[in-house]
Amino acid sequence: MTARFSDKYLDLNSVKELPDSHAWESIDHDLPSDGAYKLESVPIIDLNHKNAMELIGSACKTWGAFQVVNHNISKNLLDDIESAGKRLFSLPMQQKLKAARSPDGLSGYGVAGISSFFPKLMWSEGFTISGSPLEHARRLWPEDYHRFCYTIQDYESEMNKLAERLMWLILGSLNITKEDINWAGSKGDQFQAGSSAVLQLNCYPACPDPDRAMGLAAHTDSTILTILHQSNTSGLQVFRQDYGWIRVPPQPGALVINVGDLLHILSNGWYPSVLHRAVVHRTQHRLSIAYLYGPPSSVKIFPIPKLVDNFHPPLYRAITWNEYLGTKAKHFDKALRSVLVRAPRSEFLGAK
Ligand SMILES: O=C(O)CCC(=O)C(=O)O
Ligand SMILES: [Fe+2]
Repeated sequence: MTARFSDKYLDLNSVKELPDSHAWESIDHDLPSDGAYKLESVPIIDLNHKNAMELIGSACKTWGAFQVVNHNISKNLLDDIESAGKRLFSLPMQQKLKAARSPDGLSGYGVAGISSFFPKLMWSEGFTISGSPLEHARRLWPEDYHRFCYTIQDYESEMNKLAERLMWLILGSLNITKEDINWAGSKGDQFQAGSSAVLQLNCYPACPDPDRAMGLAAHTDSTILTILHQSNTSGLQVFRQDYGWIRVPPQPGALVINVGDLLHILSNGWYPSVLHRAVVHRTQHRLSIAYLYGPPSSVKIFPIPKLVDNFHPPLYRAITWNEYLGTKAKHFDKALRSVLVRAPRSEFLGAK
């Protein structure tokens, strides 16, 4: 379904009543009772903790997500990227549209990429950066585009280091080392040179009717892992089987890490990608910055051989990041299933 241009680019900050184009039916807003909520949200893991690797492994298996502190990303840089996002989204709509995402493009300003799978629009606006932001930044701030570009560059470079460190901690918790992955190479820098990433800035304006609006609908990320910085307003929720939707409250200075679909494939299903969504607020706006980390574009991702044996045959076929993005764009929440070559573990073990 294609949304009308005027609905798609509605200035959400000036709307006093939720328009029909953005009014969702029957959103499950029930959270587990307070007791259960207090008992559990995703763990907050100190990267300096001596058992950080084990704690991360257990979080990936149980939640597919966790928060990290002592991650070495400076508060200044987190403040800078948040200000850059605010500066961008507070531009007049006419200005933002100068950097609109083209119909077949990935980069630029627009509604959430997954919007086409839903009958209603989401209460959010996004800006996607894949490759250099220079061209778009020039259109947004003809006189002063360098500042934005420098911040993005610094942020992406620091995020790349953290993402790589986290990936090896996560894989390390499955006993996987650099020798076990040919595209990572024992030189280490081979992967660094080719690894790719996309930066997604999300803005969720305050909403006149938050119970009937959806900030970002439930999805899993098509990444190896995602590093999410959220401003100090809650909104992110993760889905836990047997519990339902659980809030991931902002914790000053902490970053949220999501297991993405490609890590799900690499780990042969041991670490499931996390289903998550963002809800909106009546009086507060919210900003999030997602660093979407993936492998070099030519690399085929498949279950790591060390995690495959007679009892654990490979569950997924080999696929590059680009191919997977294409599959996701076509099948959305059925994408991972469409790469499946065997029934998931529990069913498989139960089968004769
Ligand atoms: O805003 C959030 O908390 C979630 C953002 C997100 O899931 C995404 O950009 O993929
Ligand atoms: Fe996401």
